[in-house]
Amino acid sequence: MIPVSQALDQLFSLVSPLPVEEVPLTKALGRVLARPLAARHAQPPFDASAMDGYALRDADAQQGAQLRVIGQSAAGHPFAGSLGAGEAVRIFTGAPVPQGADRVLLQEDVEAHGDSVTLTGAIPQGRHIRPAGNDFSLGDALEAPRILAPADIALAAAMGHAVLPVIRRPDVAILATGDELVPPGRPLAPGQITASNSYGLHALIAQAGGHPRLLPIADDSLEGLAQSFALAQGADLIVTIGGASVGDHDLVAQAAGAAGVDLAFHKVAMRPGKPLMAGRMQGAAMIGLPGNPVSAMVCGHVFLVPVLRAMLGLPAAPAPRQTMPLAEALPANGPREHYLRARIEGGQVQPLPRQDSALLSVLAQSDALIVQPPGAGASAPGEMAQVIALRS
Ligand SMILES: Nc1nc2c(c(=O)[nH]1)N[C@H]1C(S)=C(S)[C@@H](COP(=O)(O)OP(=O)(O)OC[C@H]3O[C@@H](n4cnc5c(N)ncnc54)[C@H](O)[C@@H]3O)O[C@H]1N2
Ligand code: MOO
Repeated sequence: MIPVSQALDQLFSLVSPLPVEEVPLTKALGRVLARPLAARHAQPPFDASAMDGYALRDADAQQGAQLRVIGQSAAGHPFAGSLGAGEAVRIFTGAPVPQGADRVLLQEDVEAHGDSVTLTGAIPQGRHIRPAGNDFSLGDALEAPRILAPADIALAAAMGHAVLPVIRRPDVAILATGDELVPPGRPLAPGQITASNSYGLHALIAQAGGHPRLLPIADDSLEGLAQSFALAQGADLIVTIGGASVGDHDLVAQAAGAAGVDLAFHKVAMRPGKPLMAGRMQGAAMIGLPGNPVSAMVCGHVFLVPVLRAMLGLPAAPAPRQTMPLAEALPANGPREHYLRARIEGGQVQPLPRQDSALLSVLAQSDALIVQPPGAGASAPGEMAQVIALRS
């Protein structure tokens, strides 16, 4: 058994960032920007009015002054000339401020009559002009790598980019194995159970930016597994579920060996998740997850998501942890790092009473994992614990 941190480091060394592809802005949400984007122009590209009103010179900005209106500037239709003493230009929000003008007065603060205006209101401090480059200048960068959020996409568009360079989504083949497994929705014959892990992991992989695909369930035979591994051809990452332990029907390591796997490790000092294995095969990284549903999902959070992030060019780092006071006592831990299903309530973290790694109902009630280091002594209520958030 190797420690969790060592297993994660070995996993990171099995993968590298995937190539870059270009996607239109409308397909960019949640993708990882591969390199910094430089603004193709300043925003705004010209001094722009922030209000509907009149552009004029500072020297003419006197309460009671009467100015001649010599034209107008609307968004998309700039005033071509230049503004002189005693003159004003009718202007609208977003329109270029004419040459010679220093400020914009709101139309509520003037009285218009024919082609002149009287400045009736008090003259305010604000000029109501957004100078060219107020938002960003030519060449300013949207930094990478980053997961593109709606605000990033708006900024990239404003910077003049119609397509964005993003890292290709990792293609992840999910391979569940077990003679007892049937797909959800099918009636159960004696001894059968519903395959659930594939779907939880499918969701987790998609949420992390991967492109998951479910392979047919493999039976507990070397031939069945060999056929499934063949279907995984072309994947960037192959994730198996179940058959990872030591029983007579736990054949994944053997079948992966027959398919040419170069195993980096098998067995990790963690609870749940001990039978985890990883290596490289068929030009892809391979992670063999334990079959117990909560073990598979915990390993998904602790290993799979960080590995997908590294493949997406994001920093290779463990799942983020925070510290939080325990709502109740914890007994001493054994030699494996313990990931306890828990709830965060009132700024404290509450371990759930049942920790069997087969209980998906408990996992669904959890929003956090408490991480108890190997060999940790008992903890009292209020003591600080390390916590991984499960829901964002
Ligand atoms: N003698 C030992 N027995 C076991 C050990 C051990 O060290 N020595 N380790 C235990 C631990 S820890 C775990 S975790 C399990 C996991 O073993 P496997 O990876 O071989 O998993 P399976 O035996 O195939 O399945 C375990 C359990 O999970 C169910 N399962 C499997 N796949 C799915 C799926 N896709 N969806 C839903 N449920 C699934 C399966 O029916 C079993 O009930 O081994 C312990 N044993
Ligand atoms: O470690 Mo197993 O993963 O107990 O459930």
